[in-house]
Amino acid sequence: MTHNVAILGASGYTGAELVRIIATHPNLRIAALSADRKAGQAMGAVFPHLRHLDLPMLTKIEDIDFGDIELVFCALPHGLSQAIVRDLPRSVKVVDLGADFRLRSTEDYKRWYGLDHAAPEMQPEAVYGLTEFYREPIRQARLVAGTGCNAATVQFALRPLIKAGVIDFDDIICDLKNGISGAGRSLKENMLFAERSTDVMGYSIGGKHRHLGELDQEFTMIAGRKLEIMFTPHLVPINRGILATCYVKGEAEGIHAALAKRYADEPFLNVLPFGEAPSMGNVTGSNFCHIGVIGDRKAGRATVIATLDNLNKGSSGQAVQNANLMLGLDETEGLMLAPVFP
Ligand SMILES: NC(=O)C1=CN([C@@H]2O[C@H](COP(=O)(O)OP(=O)(O)OC[C@H]3O[C@@H](n4cnc5c(N)ncnc54)[C@H](OP(=O)(O)O)[C@@H]3O)[C@@H](O)[C@H]2O)C=CC1
Ligand SMILES: CC(=O)N[C@@H](CCC(=O)OP(=O)(O)O)C(=O)O
Repeated sequence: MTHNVAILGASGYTGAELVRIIATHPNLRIAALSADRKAGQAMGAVFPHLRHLDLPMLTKIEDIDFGDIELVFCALPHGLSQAIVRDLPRSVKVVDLGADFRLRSTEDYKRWYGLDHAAPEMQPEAVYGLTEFYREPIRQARLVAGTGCNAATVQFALRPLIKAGVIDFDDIICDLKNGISGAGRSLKENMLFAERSTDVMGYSIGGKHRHLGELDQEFTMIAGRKLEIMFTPHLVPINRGILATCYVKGEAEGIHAALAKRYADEPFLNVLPFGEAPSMGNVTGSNFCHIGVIGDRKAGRATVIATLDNLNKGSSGQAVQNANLMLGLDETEGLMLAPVFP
């Protein structure tokens, strides 16, 4: 059976990645694509790597007829999708890739994003889109909130360890590297090649990154008490990819066993043999996440490393995985393509 989908924000990085994935999906058909500045252009003109595809023109959102659309992927900037999602027909299912519905409380949203929420009544309805941990609610959901890409990577490394209680909750330090495409395609002066191509810098240091809102929300829920990790992201000169290095206190082999057990049946989450370190380059362009555990020279300490592609498993791949569940399809449909290498 074919399901008609629309992609709002198709002229951005995650929108283009959605099109790339859906192009070979056996059950999804792209019925509409929206853009803002690029409205009126052909997708293949904006993204020549997609020019072989027969796709609808990019139009303004207000020109889309949602009558025959079953599911909308919303790949719009923060703060924009809440009012748009609120006004869509209730018959349309929504996967939002942005941050507007990730936090369950209006106060938390205001604290981390500095905005009053335009659709607070919809916040409780939204299901957090970390597929491997919210699979059953996602199947039933009308609205799924895609996770932050950094937040997904950190959670894949740590959630089973917090749940199993095999690490010290008060001593978790996470250092993360991520690529430039995480900042989106709109021109930003500090993202220019001359400034980024040979530089590395940390940002939102000191517990200020907005993904801590969702990490606090999720980890506190699992731990059953307030849990606030230390977290610093760094921008590195690569196109795509996230690698989170988490320093934890606990017995390293037990930590590896807890992750291996939890992810044994997960098609996209691969726990490497004990002592092996994952590499970002081994997941590029795919919906896979690799996780490694390495013991420390000092007993009782371990390093847990998780890596994924921010534009795929960190956003658009996750979005298609969730859409598959919402539409009653096989979760892996359209997503089993191997990573690009080298
Ligand atoms: N990049 C990433 O790695 C990740 C991104 N996300 C989230 O996904 C969402 C999209 O991100 P990304 O693809 O990187 O963003 P981009 O900046 O690359 O793309 C944004 C898209 O939104 C459109 N748009 C911008 N302003 C408006 C407006 N006022 N009205 C209608 N459409 C508008 C743009 O159209 P046009 O270009 O034509 O103006 C473009 O299609 C964001 O919420 C982001 O936080 C989530 C996880 C990872
Ligand atoms: C390089 C860069 O700026 N990365 C972004 C995260 C990517 C992302 O898109 O996450 P959201 O959906 O929450 O925006 C950051 O760390 O803020």
